[in-house]
Amino acid sequence: MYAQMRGRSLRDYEVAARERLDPAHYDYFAGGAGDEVTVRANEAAFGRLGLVPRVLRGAGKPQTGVTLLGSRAAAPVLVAPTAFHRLAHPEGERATARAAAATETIMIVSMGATVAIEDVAAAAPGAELWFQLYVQPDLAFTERIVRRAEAAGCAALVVTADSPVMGLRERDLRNGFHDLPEHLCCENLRDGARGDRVRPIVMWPELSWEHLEALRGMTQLPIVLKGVTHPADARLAIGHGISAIMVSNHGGRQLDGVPATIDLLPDVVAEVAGAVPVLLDGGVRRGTDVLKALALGAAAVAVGRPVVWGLAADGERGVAGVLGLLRAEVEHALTLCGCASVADLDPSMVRRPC
Ligand SMILES: Cc1cc2nc3c(=O)[nH]c(=O)nc-3n(C[C@H](O)[C@H](O)[C@H](O)COP(=O)(O)O)c2cc1C
Ligand SMILES: O=C(O)C(=O)c1ccccc1
Repeated sequence: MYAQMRGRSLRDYEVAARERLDPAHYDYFAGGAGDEVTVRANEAAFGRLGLVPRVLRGAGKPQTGVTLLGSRAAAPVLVAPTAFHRLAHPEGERATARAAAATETIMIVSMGATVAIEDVAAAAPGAELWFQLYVQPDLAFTERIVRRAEAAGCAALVVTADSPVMGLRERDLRNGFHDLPEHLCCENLRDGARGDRVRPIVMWPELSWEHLEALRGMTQLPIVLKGVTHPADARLAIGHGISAIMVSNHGGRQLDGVPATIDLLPDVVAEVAGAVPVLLDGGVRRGTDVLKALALGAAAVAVGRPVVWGLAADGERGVAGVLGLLRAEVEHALTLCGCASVADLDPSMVRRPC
């Protein structure tokens, strides 16, 4: 039905996805914790910021590309790690990774992927993959997963810090959605050869900086810490050898009431003071949102739900549509702001209120 789907904006993909998805699965992807105050805040806060363009700078057609931890990307927009892609489309993470490769986008593959990291990498030669990790209390098991991600060619580990327990998602409780259907599972949690048992993902409230040190000793890969919101934690992360910080409130799915990430960003950027790149996710839906985050000091942003909507709407083509649209919007907005590249953005070009 949507074989020829080409959305004009990311919103079109959400509408198409909602028509296609089982309502309980739509709710799982769209929803958040508690009253979903934070889910709404992430998007709304971008709307309250104005962009103040510069003129007559003769900038020409802008370059949108960036390099992050040694990985090249055509645009400063990454695929955020989201679980369960085969709930959205039968090809699942394979389709997402092919679209990421086709659009030269870094994809952060979720530990909760429904395709094993080896199979994601094999399906999308040339894709720049990073691997998201929930550090498991069984550190030997954690190390085995790290080895698999390394062997599959992942260029960085993204450790999620905002999930000492799972957020309370009332839509899922109402819908009785708490597990994948029988034919799907989190393939990265298979311990050992195919056919072995699949462990549940453990959210671990005892996780501390000490375990991050242990992880640091396990691998040479750069480690990105995802889910930092407090500037003091950004400082601690740098002290613990973290290579990049991702300001994230998990798309409002963990602690409800956390402020919008774009409002938290400036204090984190000030504390980090250029020591490591700062990334951001949450509520990015337009190229102009990307410019606002970069002007306020982010090196790049990531998108979660929009990728899932593209996948549900039209598989690989839908994800490529979403990522291509965002890149085109970034390029257009940079031109309108008189910027030759993202390096020309600075905080003087963002004002509140809009
Ligand atoms: C359906 C869904 C699943 C997610 N799964 C994960 C996950 O497995 N690991 C993780 O670190 N974050 C996960 N997240 C959070 C995203 O990485 C990201 O922080 C968030 O989606 C960004 O907000 P956005 O959806 O508004 O772009 C998930 C988010 C969604 C919507
Ligand atoms: O849904 C999520 O937000 C999430 O992070 C997750 C990750 C793995 C399994 C289930 C949920």
